[in-house]
Amino acid sequence: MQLLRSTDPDFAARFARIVNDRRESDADVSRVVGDILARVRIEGDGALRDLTARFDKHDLDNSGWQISLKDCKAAYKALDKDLRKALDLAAERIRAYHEGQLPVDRDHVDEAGVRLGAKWRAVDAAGLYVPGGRAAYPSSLLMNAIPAKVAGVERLAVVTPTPLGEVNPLVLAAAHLAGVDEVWRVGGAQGVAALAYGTATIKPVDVITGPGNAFVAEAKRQLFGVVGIDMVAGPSEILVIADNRNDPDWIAADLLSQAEHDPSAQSILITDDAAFAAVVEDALDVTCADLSTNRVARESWDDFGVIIVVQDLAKEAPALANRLAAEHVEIATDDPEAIFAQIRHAGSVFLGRHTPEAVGDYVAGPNHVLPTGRRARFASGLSVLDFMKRTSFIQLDEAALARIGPAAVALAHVEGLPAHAKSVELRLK
Ligand SMILES: NC(=O)c1ccc[n+]([C@@H]2O[C@H](COP(=O)([O-])OP(=O)(O)OC[C@H]3O[C@@H](n4cnc5c(N)ncnc54)[C@H](O)[C@@H]3O)[C@@H](O)[C@H]2O)c1
Ligand SMILES: N[C@H](CO)Cc1c[nH]c[nH+]1
Ligand SMILES: [Zn+2]
Repeated sequence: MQLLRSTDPDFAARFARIVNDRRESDADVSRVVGDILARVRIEGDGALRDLTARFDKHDLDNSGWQISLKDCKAAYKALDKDLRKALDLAAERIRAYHEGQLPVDRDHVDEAGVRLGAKWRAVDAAGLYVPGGRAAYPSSLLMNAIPAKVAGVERLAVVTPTPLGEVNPLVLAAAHLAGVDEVWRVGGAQGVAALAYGTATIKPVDVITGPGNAFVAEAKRQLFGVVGIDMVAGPSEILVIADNRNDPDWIAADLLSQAEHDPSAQSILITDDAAFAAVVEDALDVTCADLSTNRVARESWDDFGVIIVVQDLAKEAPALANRLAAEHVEIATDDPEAIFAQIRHAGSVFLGRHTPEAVGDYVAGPNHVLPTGRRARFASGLSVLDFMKRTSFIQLDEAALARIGPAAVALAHVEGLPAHAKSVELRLK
């Protein structure tokens, strides 16, 4: 963990190093992923069989390539009552929030008499990546599949790794609840490649969405263009902005909640009290030791954890947060709005002392698939729009063409494109 004070003479340089440390664009990860994508494109199912045996330690021909919808339904029915209620609540709240994102078509006639508009249509097939290497992610299944359903996508194909061939019943139950069409037991970069290129067994899709580790995120990044993607959602990040009126145990737990996802996750605390920072650090050590995820969380905190002590939270924290453009930003102060108003770049913001980020991971409603690696500067969380595209349309009658056609003719001539000019001119006569 690194401790920085904004008054230190070398603060600007050290903070810049943290900002510029693009952990997900690691050259080794990029090369490994490039090789995996090439293998799947050339060898298809053979590469999936081989890479699944290597990384997930099971033989797809024995364990089965696909999980049946019947098994998904059975898993949902067999759920413990309270767990089923929790999953149902999460699904309802996610659906309600995403229904509000459905776009409206445009169709109007302007003052020149030209009919203009745009129609939104869903993609035909979506590939949903549900992580499963270190933990199982039924919540990510819901976060991917529900917006796709709301958008009206016809075919929803899930890929998810099943380490040692073991499936997580809650992931299957979530697949049933969300109404996905296919669940494939392949993960990692090879799972993403299978969805993009297609193989003899897995049909290709039009858009791939979902979160994953550095290999999954890099695979999506490299395949953008072959397929559409939502954005690059890699190892989790949290930035907590907290004054000293917080319970240090709460803040320590918040920092650990994202550290426990992945050794390359990143948790950062900005506070205006050095003594409070020290107490949080101690609390984090104590809490971390008791977690079943201790090893991963410890590694993440030791390697990527940061505490920044500033003089004035409201004045300094927003600028630092905007440079970090973190996936999650928690503002644990009495007046979070004062800081929130100045936050320009963040995947999702959690306001006040009673809004732990983890509530957004599961049940709040907005999507938890969010841009990482400072990509919140230009990208947003997964939404219904990621499963849709817009087709514009234009309609003119003779009078409307007479109004605006001559300008098109003039522009076509100066571009040196006479056939363009002619196709308009002929109609003007
Ligand atoms: N940004 C978001 O919105 C968001 C949301 C949820 C989870 N996450 C992140 O998703 C990730 C889940 O990671 P996970 O590992 O548990 O599951 P995962 O499914 O993302 O990755 C597991 C797969 O990674 C591949 N892999 C592992 N080591 C490899 C190597 N050395 N070379 C090539 N491939 C390798 C394997 O194929 C394995 O099956 C975490 O980083 C978590 O923080 C992000
Ligand atoms: N925090 C993750 C996004 O970075 C999402 C998640 C799913 N389950 C638990 N957490
Ligand atoms: Zn989480």
